[in-house]
Amino acid sequence: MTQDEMKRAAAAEALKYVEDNSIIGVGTGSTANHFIDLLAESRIPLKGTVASSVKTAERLKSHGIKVMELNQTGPLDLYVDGADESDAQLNLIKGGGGALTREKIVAAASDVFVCIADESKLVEVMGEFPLPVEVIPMAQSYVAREMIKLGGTPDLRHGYTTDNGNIILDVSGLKITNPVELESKINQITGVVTVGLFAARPADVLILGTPGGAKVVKAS
Ligand SMILES: O=C[C@H](O)[C@H](O)[C@H](O)COP(=O)(O)O
Repeated sequence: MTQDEMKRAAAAEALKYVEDNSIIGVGTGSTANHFIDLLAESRIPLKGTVASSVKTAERLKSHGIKVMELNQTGPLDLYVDGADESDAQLNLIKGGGGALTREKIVAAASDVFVCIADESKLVEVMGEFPLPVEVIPMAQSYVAREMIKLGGTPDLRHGYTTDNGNIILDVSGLKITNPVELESKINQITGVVTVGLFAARPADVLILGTPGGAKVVKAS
């Protein structure tokens, strides 16, 4: 099975969590794209969806799936999204596709967060994948210096602007042994909009695509 087929297998398994006539949040990225396509094929009746990015909203609409504003919906029943890394407690690094801020908002507003990924995303200690941090543009240098103090090496994502008009610093070299503490520390740096660590609100379920099919992982 290719990595892409494993992503699709995880996305297919996530359909089991979608209830008829619910409102669900939909994430961003190649794995979430498989979920969107399979959701459309499934013809599960929905009240609507909330998208975590402009790209996701466009893909949902291209399938004729209703997209709503989060301010119109109240709490969401379910959020389905991919990740760049997960540890065994289902803390995540997200934001490789730049959608971390809206993803974190939609995840926070959802009752259940199902994360879908291929098996390579499950790691012992997070940090091999550079941690994305969305930053207000004028704070770029200040936040970069603060990241160095935390032991990281920040790199500007060149030529990239988020859906919210901000920049992204990708911070490498961090060994994330205490994700809750690090998320809180980075959140407190002035100029940081969002850090792509999802530890205060980790996933509830992780579905991993493996060569043998989809495997459901609960936090250990
Ligand atoms: O901003 C993007 C998201 O956090 C994605 O969920 C993450 O980058 C994983 O993407 P993919 O499913 O393409 O591996």
